[in-house]
Amino acid sequence: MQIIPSSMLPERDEGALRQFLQGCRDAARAKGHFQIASISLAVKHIAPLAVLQSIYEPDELHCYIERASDDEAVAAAEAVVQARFDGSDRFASVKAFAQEILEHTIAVGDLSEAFTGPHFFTAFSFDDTVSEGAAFPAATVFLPRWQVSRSNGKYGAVANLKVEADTDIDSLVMRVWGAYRKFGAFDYLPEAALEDVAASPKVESRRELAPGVYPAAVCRALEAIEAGAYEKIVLARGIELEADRPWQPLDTLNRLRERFAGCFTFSFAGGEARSFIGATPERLLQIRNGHLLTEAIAGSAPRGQTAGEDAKYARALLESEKDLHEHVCVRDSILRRLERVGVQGHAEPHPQLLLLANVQHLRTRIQAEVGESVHLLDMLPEMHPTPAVGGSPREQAVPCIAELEQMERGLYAGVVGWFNHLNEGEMIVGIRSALIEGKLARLYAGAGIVKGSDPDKEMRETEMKLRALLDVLAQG
Ligand SMILES: C=C(O[C@H]1C=CC=C(C(=O)O)[C@@H]1O)C(=O)O
Repeated sequence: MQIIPSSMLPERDEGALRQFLQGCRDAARAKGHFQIASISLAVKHIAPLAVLQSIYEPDELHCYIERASDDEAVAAAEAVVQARFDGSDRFASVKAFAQEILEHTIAVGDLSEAFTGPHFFTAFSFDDTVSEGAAFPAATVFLPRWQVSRSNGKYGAVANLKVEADTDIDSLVMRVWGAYRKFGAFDYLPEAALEDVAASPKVESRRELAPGVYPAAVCRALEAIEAGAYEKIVLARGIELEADRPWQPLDTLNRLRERFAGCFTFSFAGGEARSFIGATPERLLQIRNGHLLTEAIAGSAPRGQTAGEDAKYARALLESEKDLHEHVCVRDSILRRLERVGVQGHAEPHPQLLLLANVQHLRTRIQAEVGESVHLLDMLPEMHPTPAVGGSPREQAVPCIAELEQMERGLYAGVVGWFNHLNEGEMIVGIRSALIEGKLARLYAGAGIVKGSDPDKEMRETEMKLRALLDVLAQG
């Protein structure tokens, strides 16, 4: 990627912008290949979710990720370039696609801040391959036409444009100018939107995606564990809700980020009027400045109604042999898999409590230094799926999941995130999530099964996890 220092494009200098885009067109002509012009600008204030909501188009791709407690949010939409892949080399294919695009990218702006320069947004289903007609492919990646972000009190906007040998530079300048004006003073609530406030959807029906399957699947898994087939397996169930009118996924996200400020609230849309949304507590991988963060989250208990009840559940969780075993299994697997890609992870000595609005978990944070030596996308096939959503040993447990659950997971327990040219990125695990399509919402939740698990308790645990979305979806 070629980087043009910010002084070459002083803010809001139309002449410099035209010159920059003409340079991109010259490069497209000389190389016989389109160029991506990536323009990064600091803006005074921008609210990524509100921007996404006001310019949302159902047939456009988008990705939104926010963790309110970190004061960080990014929204990106409308693909300039995109690709879909299937099969076990899908992570490598996404990496190759992005590298090829970066070879033809010219970036301008002050690229020292977070979320500047071109960022690729991506979603991977739980399984390497998906069935025909699945809601999302096994891998989707796109470079957005626009991206807005908030990070530690700073706000930014990025425009990515495709410049071809015959591109009309004047109309491109007008477009970028229009976008600058729009993002510089964003009109969040135009009159039309105010008139358009619809009543919130009401649930008309609820059905289990695989009726009667879950408790029996847990029993079968316990038998397999007893027989030594594997040590741990995560089994999920799904429910489908039909509403009296189309769901409003972006309104739901607003409520999710309020209720689960410590979680990653996210939405990924593939451009086919469907979105995959949720508020996940689980980070699969973050790399910033060569520093890697990941975590083991496994072992769950309810939240209490009073401080005393809450503490009682917390202590029982911290002392539960079954939950500690489930947890250690995840932690050790992550450490082993990092080692396989040459990364030495350092885990906190003891699991800590992670308190969410509806449930509490055991969490162990893991850190490592990676430098530039290993590409984030080369780590994903090792890291995904961790035994927090798959099982252990992976090779024995994961192939049994689909047959036991009798449903397709799709993006549930898959990976959603972004990465950039600096080998930085954030990948989160798509749990506590729902697939939204018109009036239908499919919600998923799973629980780790180890020796000593009780089918009724696991059923209650999944119900408790489903509540995260159930409670906010239809709330007006
Ligand atoms: C698979 C899910 O949760 C995982 C993450 C945290 C704790 C879990 C547990 O205690 O079972 C699960 O492994 C889900 O919420 O769908």
